Amino acid sequence: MQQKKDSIYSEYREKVADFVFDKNVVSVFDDMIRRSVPGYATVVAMTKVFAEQVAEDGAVCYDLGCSLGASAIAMRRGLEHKKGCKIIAVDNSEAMVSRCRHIVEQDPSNVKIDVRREDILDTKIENCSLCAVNFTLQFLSPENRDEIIRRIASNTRPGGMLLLSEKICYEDEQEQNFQVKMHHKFKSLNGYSELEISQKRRALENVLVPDTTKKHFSRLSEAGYSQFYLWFKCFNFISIAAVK
Ligand SMILES: Nc1ncnc2c1ncn2[C@@H]1O[C@H](C[S@+](CC[C@H]([NH3+])C(=O)[O-])CC(=O)[O-])[C@@H](O)[C@H]1O
Ligand SMILES: O=C(O)C(=O)Cc1ccccc1
Repeated sequence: MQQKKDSIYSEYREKVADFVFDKNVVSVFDDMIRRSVPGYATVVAMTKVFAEQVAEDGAVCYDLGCSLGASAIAMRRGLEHKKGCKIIAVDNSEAMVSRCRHIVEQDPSNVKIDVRREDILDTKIENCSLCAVNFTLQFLSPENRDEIIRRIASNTRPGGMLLLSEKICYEDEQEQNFQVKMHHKFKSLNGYSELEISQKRRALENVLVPDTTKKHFSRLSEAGYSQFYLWFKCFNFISIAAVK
């Protein structure tokens, strides 16, 4: 995938603007997310396992906030032996979607991936077997988070699944400080300087506002999921598998 190294926040900035998924971010995105999100590669790779487990012939699956299509491509691997499945991959960043389409085309497979540029709030979800929302809900407003989870749940087949991966926060201040400190150490050992870490933190301040795990569970319960399991956790990042 991407080879270019992320050095977006390496130079001192007088003012740090809000984080956006523009052309500059897209050009380094794969490197950025791997060096910034502990467990990212594992979470993405496991999408294949969930897809193999829940999808039947003709399944319709979704990757909402697909970025460069990493989760959709992993999902595709899990659908390879089933007949007539398709994946709808959605992102609202034009730069992401155009690069994503190119990457998907370079990955030959009999499983169709339809890459759409739209807001996930406008995506029509129908007859869903598996929906991946990997590190994307965190960028929506609280009301929109409730709305999209409700919409996914009510259009998911019985036995269908939502894979929800997120950066989280903790109610307990001591634990919050500990987990954030470990996340920063992870980034620093992955080659980010203190300046890069602090400038990106400022850029994300008003853009990525994490919920607690408890909040995610209550939202999933209210939306109608009968089971939800924390299947992955590393510092302040989690992934939940929710079954309808
Ligand atoms: N309202 C929205 N509608 C559509 N897209 C959106 C919206 N808000 C944000 N995005 C998109 O959500 C993606 C979040 S990245 C997902 C990684 C991917 N899932 C992966 O498995 O590699 C995670 C991160 O960067 O931390 C970006 O591409 C945004 O353009
Ligand atoms: O870098 C961070 O601190 C994050 O929370 C993860 C991230 C990764 C890629 C884009 C935005 C946020």
